[in-house]
Parts: sequence; C-alpha cells; structure tokens
Amino acid sequence: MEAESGVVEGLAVLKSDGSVLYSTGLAGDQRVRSLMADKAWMASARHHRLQSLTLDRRSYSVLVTPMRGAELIVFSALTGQAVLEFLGSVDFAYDILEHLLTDPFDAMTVVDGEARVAYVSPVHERFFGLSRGEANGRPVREVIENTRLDKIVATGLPEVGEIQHMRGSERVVSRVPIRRDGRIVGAVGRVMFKGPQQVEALARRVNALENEVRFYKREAAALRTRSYGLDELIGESPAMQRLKSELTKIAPLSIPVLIHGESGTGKELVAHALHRLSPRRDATHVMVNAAALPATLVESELFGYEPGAFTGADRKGRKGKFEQAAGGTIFLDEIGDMPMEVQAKLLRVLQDHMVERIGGDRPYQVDFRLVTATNRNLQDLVGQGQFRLDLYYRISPISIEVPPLRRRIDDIPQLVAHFLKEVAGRHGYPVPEVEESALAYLMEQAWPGNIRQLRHEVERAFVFAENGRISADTFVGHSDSFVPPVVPPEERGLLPRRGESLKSNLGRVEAELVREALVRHKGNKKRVAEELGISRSYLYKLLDEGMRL
Ligand SMILES: Nc1ncnc2c1ncn2[C@@H]1O[C@H](COP(=O)(O)OP(=O)(O)OP(=O)(O)O)[C@@H](O)[C@H]1O
Repeated sequence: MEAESGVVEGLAVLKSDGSVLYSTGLAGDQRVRSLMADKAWMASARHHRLQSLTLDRRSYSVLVTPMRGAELIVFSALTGQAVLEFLGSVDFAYDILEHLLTDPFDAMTVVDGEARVAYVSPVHERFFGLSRGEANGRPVREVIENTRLDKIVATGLPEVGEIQHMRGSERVVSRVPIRRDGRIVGAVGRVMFKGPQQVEALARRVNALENEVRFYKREAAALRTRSYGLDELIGESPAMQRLKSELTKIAPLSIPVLIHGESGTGKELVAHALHRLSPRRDATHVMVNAAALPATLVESELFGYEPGAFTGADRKGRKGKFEQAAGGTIFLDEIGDMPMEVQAKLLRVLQDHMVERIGGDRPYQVDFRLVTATNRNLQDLVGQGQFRLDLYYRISPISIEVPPLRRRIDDIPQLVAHFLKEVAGRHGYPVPEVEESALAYLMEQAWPGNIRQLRHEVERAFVFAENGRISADTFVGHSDSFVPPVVPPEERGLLPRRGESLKSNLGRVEAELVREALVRHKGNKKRVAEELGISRSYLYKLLDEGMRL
C-alpha cells in the first residue's frame, strides 16, 4: 500500500561523532543505518538539509536538523512527483523553502480543510501584530480581515491577483485551494508586499485604462447616435458664429455643398453637422476619401457590383457608396485630389442621380445629398486643367468657407478647454489648470496646421503639465512645431481702435509688443527690455501693473 505523503516513517538521533543514539521505524532498517554511517552520504544530507531517498521503490524525504550536540534525522513518505523532482534537482531546496516562508515581500497564510489557520509566515504575523504561532488553530475569519480563504476551501475555486483591503492598504493577493488525491485539504493565501509603489502604479494604470475603455465605449455609443450638430463645433468667435448660422440655413436643403478650408480647420466636422442638421439625419452619412480612390477600384467602390460581376468579387455582390447613402448624405472629402478619370465617372452620377452597378443590366435612381470638401483652390485647378469645370459647377451651387484658426484666435481658450477635458477624460485624470500666460502664448501663434495642430499641442501639454498646471513654458519647452507668428498686425490688435481713448489704445499696443517680445525671447526680460529700448525697471512696472501678458 502507498504511504501517505508527509507521514513520518522513521527518526534517528545521531551523536556528534556520527554514532546512532536512537533510531526508530525506517531509521532502524539496516540499509538506512549503513547510509547514516556513510560519511559522504551524511555530508551530502547535511549540506542539502532536505533531500530525497528511494528505497524499495518508495520515496522519502530526509530532513537533517542540528540539535545541541546531536543531529535529528526525519524520514517522511513522499508521493508527490513534483516535490520529488524538486528535491532531486535542486541542491538548495531547503533554502528555497526557507526563503519562500520568510520572504518579506511575499507573505503566506495556510488554512486547513476547516478553514482554521495552520500557518502564517513571520512577515505576515508581524503585519497583523500577531506573535509567533498565535493564530494557529483559530478560524481564519477571526484572524484576517476580508479573508476569503474559507470560501476557497468551501468552493475549491482559486482567486488570483485580487485586490484585498488590509489594515488600511490595498494588497494584491492570490488564494488557491490545495488538494490531495482530489480532496481539498486546505488553502494557501499569498500577499504580494513587494514594491507597493509598483502595485499602486499598476493599479493606477489599470484604472486609467478602464477609464479609457469607458471613454471609448461612450464615444462609440455617441458615434452611433452622434449628434455632430453645432455643439461639436467649438467656438463662438464672429467667424464661427457666421459659419454656424450659414450651416443652419443650408442644412435643410438638398442642394450640393462644397466646403472649402485649410487643412485641419474642421471641414469633416462641418460636413457631419450639415448631415445631422438636415432632414436626412436618420439615414446614413457615408464618407469617401476621394483622393484615395484608385481609378481601378472607383467604380466598384462608388457604384457597387452584382453577384459574380468579376473574378475575386464578393459572391453576394456589394452596394456602392452612393447606394449606401440612399436617403442620406455622401461626403466626398479631398475632392480636389480626385483623378480626372474618376471625375468623369462622378459627373455622370451627379447629372441624373442614376447609379449602375458593375455587371448590372440597368441603372437606378438613388436619392442622396452630396457634400464635398477640399483644401485646394478648385478654380485654380480648373484653370490648370486638373479639375473639370462642369464638375466644379455641379458640386458647388453652395460653398462654405471654414475659417483658419488664425482668423478666430478668440476661440482658442474654449478649444483648449475642450481638448483638455477630452484628453484628461480619456486617461482618467483631472483636467489641468491653464494659466493666462499659456493662452496668451497660444493666441500668438500662426497655427498653419489649424485646429488639428492645436489639438496635438494641447495633448502634448497635458502630458508635460507640472503639478496639474499648464503654463506658456509647458508649450515653449516641449514643442518644436511652432512657427514664428505671422499674424498680421490688424488681427493682433496692434492697430488703433476708433472710439477707444488714446491712453487705452497706447496701453493695448504696448502690451501687445511686450507680449510678443516675451514670447520671442522665451520670457527673458533682460532681452525684452533691450529689444524694446526700455529699462528693465519699466518692464517690471508694466508687468506688476497686471498688463495682460
Ligand atoms: N470647431 C471645432 N471644434 C472642435 N474640434 C474641432 C473643430 N474643428 C476641428 N476640430 C478638430 O480638429 C481636427 C481636425 O478636423 P477635421 O479632420 O475636421 O479637419 P479637416 O479640415 O477635415 O482637415 P483635412 O483637410 O486635413 O482633412 C479633428 O480632430 C476635429 O475634431
């Protein structure tokens, strides 16, 4: 019959000269006695302290423990293959077990099958203010707050990497049931004390990721029912107000609209707003990047194809973009970059709204509203023979100009607040505070990349914000994408304003010039004073007087 693992099968006490003082059980076996008399075997056993021994095809662990003036040798039955291998392969198996039990960063609690404490590692005892062995034999629920080891024993289900609140701090714990011959004999709980900062950092990261997932889920939900109305178009500057009022008037009509504006000004948002404000808002808004359409694919993309129209085609056939936009809006972005052959094909559809699938036998009517956008000057392209005049007329009965950011710098504070809120929300951080100096600095820039560039700069500043504050330095120090301001003087408020007193006009111009110089010299007041030909004390006086810089 197989012995039960761990059961003591023999004991021996050796005197310091190696002679046997007492032996019982397996230790009395003649073969074992001769092993104990063998100096080399005993030296190895002493060295390992814990090692395996096979006798009559049964395995035992041999533990050698020094006593005063003698040695105790304990022989226990060993059935676990993994433990045998471990003892057989590792010279310092004993030291590993010792380490596991005393590791100050990885504490352990063992409970028996009744969820009573069998063992608490020393570091854990200290953590709970227990004296050595004090908890042994007590129900674990009485000893450790929020423990779930009793549940593990009851259910046999492990819980790995859970957060447990203990004595005022959060710890990462793992709890696993221990089985023998399929029966649950207890459970082990382990607590990671290692680098609480690392664990906290990990927890923060997980938290931030969860927030991010939540944000994207909200975004995705919002995208499905996206209002993309005027609310998404941030800005109340006169230029934006004009644009919004135009959109409200144009949106309800089914007439084609051409949106013109520099890159990054928000043309796509404007196109969405047109759709959402129109009676077509519940049908699809289909977006097509006209520049990316190769002439070879354009027909199948735009007009679709019938089943089996060509080799490699989807067996069921496919709807083209115009068909997908039926009842809704089709938005052709970058129309100025559309190849000439594609322009010809597009023109045919726009003439009568008739679409014919590849492989189809008759064209049919599709109801769509056409919105196009470009950052190029189409009239120039027509002049150069790169854009068809007839197509230009078709797409531009109404054209809207989206103003560049430099013509609406008063929108910058609102845009900055909007982007910061968005990026902070995405990462689960509080929204940083923006100092006046930062806004003033941003309002000085030329913004060739328009709102897209502003958005990137704000996201970058969010990363470099110090103590939750964003100052002009945050941008100056961390960005190389700013170009010197080219904003004309009349747009910077350098020109006199009628109806304003001489003093106030002079004050404003003075403030503008100082502000510009401060930005140019990255806040170096000595250079600013030199350049403007004023004393440093006068510069400080201006700054002290609270000039809006
Ligand atoms: N008024 C606005 N309010 C809030 N965000 C805006 C606004 N205008 C533009 N944006 C943002 O700026 C970025 C660029 O906008 P969009 O892609 O619409 O520009 P675009 O004019 O279509 O650029 P391109 O010509 O390069 O395609 C987007 O992230 C958009 O959300």
